[in-house]
Amino acid sequence: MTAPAKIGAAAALSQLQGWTAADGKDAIEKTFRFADFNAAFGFMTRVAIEADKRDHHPEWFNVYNRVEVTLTTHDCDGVSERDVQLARFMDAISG
Ligand SMILES: C[C@H](O)[C@H](O)[C@H]1CNC2=NC(N)=NC(=O)C2=N1
Repeated sequence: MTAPAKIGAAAALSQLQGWTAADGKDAIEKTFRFADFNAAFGFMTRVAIEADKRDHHPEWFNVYNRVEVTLTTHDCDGVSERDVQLARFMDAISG
């Protein structure tokens, strides 16, 4: 598979809401909060299945009802449309 084009965090953020640029690397971040651990882990499970189908995986950190997500594309060493698409999926199922 060819490497995706790097668009950079700024271009990605202009298409998304609630996401911010990471410090020190070309990546986008968002913290999702849920009612409890069950809801947070349900979100992570749905994202994990979709991410594996897309072969595009998040970096994330979970404590109880909070999920901190970082998206970047290793294949182009920065943010690509793949990150925008996965961010959109997360936003769509997080509400
Ligand atoms: C070999 C495999 O297809 C690649 O390493 C995939 C896997 N998951 C990935 N996930 C992310 N976030 N970026 C990638 O470039 C990436 N590449």
